[in-house]
Amino acid sequence: MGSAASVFLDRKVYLALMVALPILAWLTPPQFAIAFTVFILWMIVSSARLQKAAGDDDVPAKLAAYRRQLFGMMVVVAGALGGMALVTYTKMRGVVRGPQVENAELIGLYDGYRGFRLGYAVIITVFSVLWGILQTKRTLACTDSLELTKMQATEDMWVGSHSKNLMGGLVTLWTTTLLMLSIAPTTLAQNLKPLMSTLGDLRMAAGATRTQFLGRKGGAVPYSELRRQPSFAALYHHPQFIRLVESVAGCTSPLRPLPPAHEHACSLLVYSQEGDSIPYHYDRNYFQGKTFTVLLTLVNRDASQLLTSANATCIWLEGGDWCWSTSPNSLVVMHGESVLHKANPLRRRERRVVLSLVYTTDPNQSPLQAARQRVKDWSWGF
Ligand SMILES: O=C(O)CCC(=O)C(=O)O
Ligand SMILES: [Fe+2]
Repeated sequence: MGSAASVFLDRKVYLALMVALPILAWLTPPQFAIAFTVFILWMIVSSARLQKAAGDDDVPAKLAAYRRQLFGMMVVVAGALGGMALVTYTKMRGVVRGPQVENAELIGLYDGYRGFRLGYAVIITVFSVLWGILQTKRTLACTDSLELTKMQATEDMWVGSHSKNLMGGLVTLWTTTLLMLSIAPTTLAQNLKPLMSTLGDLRMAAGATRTQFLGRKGGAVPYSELRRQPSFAALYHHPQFIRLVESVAGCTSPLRPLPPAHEHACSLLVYSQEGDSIPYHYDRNYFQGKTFTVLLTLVNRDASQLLTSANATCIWLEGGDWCWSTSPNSLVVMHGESVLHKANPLRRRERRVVLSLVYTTDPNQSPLQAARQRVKDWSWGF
């Protein structure tokens, strides 16, 4: 085992990689970190087995150990990729339209990570499959030559080939990760990061007024209370944010925030107890202009803290539910009076906090609209 290449059979290398994992976990969505962890843990276990076989003089036993590891690696990589693809697919279900397509006026969804996740899964799969085919061919050729010349076979030969194989795999994983991170689209979180980071203090969500009315169950913090923390109103009025909403909504006239007297203008929706949800409904328009509901999800986690809650935003379209899991920082822009929509029931130990913003092209109200709005405020406990 004197070969320099055999460093890749050394458990210390994998332990060092384990140290790198928290950084990876911070850089990437959790499912990638899980896939990498499984991959590296498996490498640690299997390289220990391989080291044991390497000390053995029995060449066929070594070859068998080597083949097992090669096969196992393929299974682990395929499993990890399959798992990632499954999570990505589950999150993607129903996300088929963007601002450019037919329902642009009705609903737009901006989630910077969405394209990134899919692109990552596709690129890494293509790279890994191509690399897997190439390396498997090479290593099988090496194995054949070992079988033909059993006695001349040196450990360095197959350890070297195997190490190249593993090293190629790790380099492929890391370079594609870095490549994808460097070309990841500018996300909402990045664009508005300074503002978003000031929204971190969600302590006031704990004081949300809880109500149960016409099937709606959950908590809310009205604008009059939310204004005590200026960052929420700052985001609500931020020109760059409003431009983003206009572009997602496909709105030709400028959108305007509502005057501060409107409690629903900028409020927090707090889904914190099992069953918290809003059944199918249309948002009523209380203004003269065209009005949009904007949902910026701030917190969304399931019981494991790894994935999003069951409290997805769904719309009724073409005879079925179309749901968005709304990961943190995702933005739903909706023409709520023409889109039938709901929020699915929250499960136990889950939590979702949404900043709900209302923009309109004309905030004037008729007396009837003003009266109806007072009834809505009352039903929400505002
Ligand atoms: O929280 C959601 O996803 C939906 C909220 C909603 O529809 C509303 O507040 O009117
Ligand atoms: Fe709604």
